[in-house]
Amino acid sequence: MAKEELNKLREQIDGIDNQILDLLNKRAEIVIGVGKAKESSDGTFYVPSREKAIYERLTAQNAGPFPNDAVVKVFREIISASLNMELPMQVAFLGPQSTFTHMAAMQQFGLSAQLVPLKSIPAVFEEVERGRAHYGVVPVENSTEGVVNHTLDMFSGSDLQVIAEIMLEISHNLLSKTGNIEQISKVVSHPQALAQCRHWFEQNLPDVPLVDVASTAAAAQMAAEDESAAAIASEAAVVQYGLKVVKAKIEDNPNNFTRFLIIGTKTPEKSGNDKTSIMFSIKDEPGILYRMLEPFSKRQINLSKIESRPMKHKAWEYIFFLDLIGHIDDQPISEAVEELRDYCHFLKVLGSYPIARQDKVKGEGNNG
Ligand SMILES: O=C(O)C(=O)C[C@]1(C(=O)O)C=C[C@@H](O)C=C1
Repeated sequence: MAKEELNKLREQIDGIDNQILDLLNKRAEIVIGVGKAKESSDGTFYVPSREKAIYERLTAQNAGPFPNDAVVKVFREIISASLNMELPMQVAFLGPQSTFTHMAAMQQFGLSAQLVPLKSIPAVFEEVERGRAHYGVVPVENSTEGVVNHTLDMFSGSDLQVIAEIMLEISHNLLSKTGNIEQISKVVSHPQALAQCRHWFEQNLPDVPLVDVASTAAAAQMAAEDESAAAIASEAAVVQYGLKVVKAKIEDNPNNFTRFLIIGTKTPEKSGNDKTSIMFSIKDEPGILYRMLEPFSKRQINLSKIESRPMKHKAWEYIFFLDLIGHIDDQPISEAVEELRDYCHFLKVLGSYPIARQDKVKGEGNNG
């Protein structure tokens, strides 16, 4: 291509960039107005349902060739910066840095939010309860390995609400200092990540011991310090810890999703496509398991998950966790929940929140 022609095209790009910048500033002025309006109303600045509606509208009307996943990424950062102008956001997450929960938090809140890594799930809950962080991000379940018990257990003693969910498709990487599979004498990772790749190790490294460590990031750190150790960790860990990829995509199930919850203090308003999470313990009566689902089936309410956990202080009694499609402000949902309450020792609504988009992110395991 002739140099002149290239210069002309670049001039056109400059012109468009100037227009984009003008529009961003016009948008920012409106956002400042929105921020002021919110200050004088209920003070809820972060609105996940509005953000989701923006992504859905733009990706549906995008005629290309700019790719739809890039539309989401660009607007993620525009919205993140906008929200930060309204109120600088502190978001606690189950750390350390470069773990999968970190990626989920970045994906949801963008790069303008202040993301604070904490050592445990209870610490994330506490940070939000004490008002030191506006929101918290914790893993709750993986499509291969099931629920993260620590997170479900925390809701028993906490008044925090689920205000949004994040669903991410996860791909695991085997990483080491040398990148040489022959030099590996042990593999370290978070137990969930190891479990999600068990079959791959049976087939490819059957004699190498698999060792549990606290997080995939801790595993990457160990691999960086010991050439004979390999870690299952995120792509972000390659750069952060100076590692090489021995093998990418080693997860047994290519449809490997992890679901995260965003916890906060107020239930968001209806988005029109919501999920409600409740927890309860039922009275010990004949036929109760059957009857507890009746309030939902007779109103044709779709249940997307049911989980049970042993009660900590009572042997053989259980707490149930139920996810239903709909918002607690929808009359059939609130009626069904009230009817169920009659069969329960206790029942708590954990929150109603927009159903997540399913995003693909190359990452790691369940603890984040
Ligand atoms: O619409 C709002 O409520 C806004 O505050 C604006 C905006 C945006 O930038 O579009 C920013 C933050 C909210 O979480 C949602 C949307």
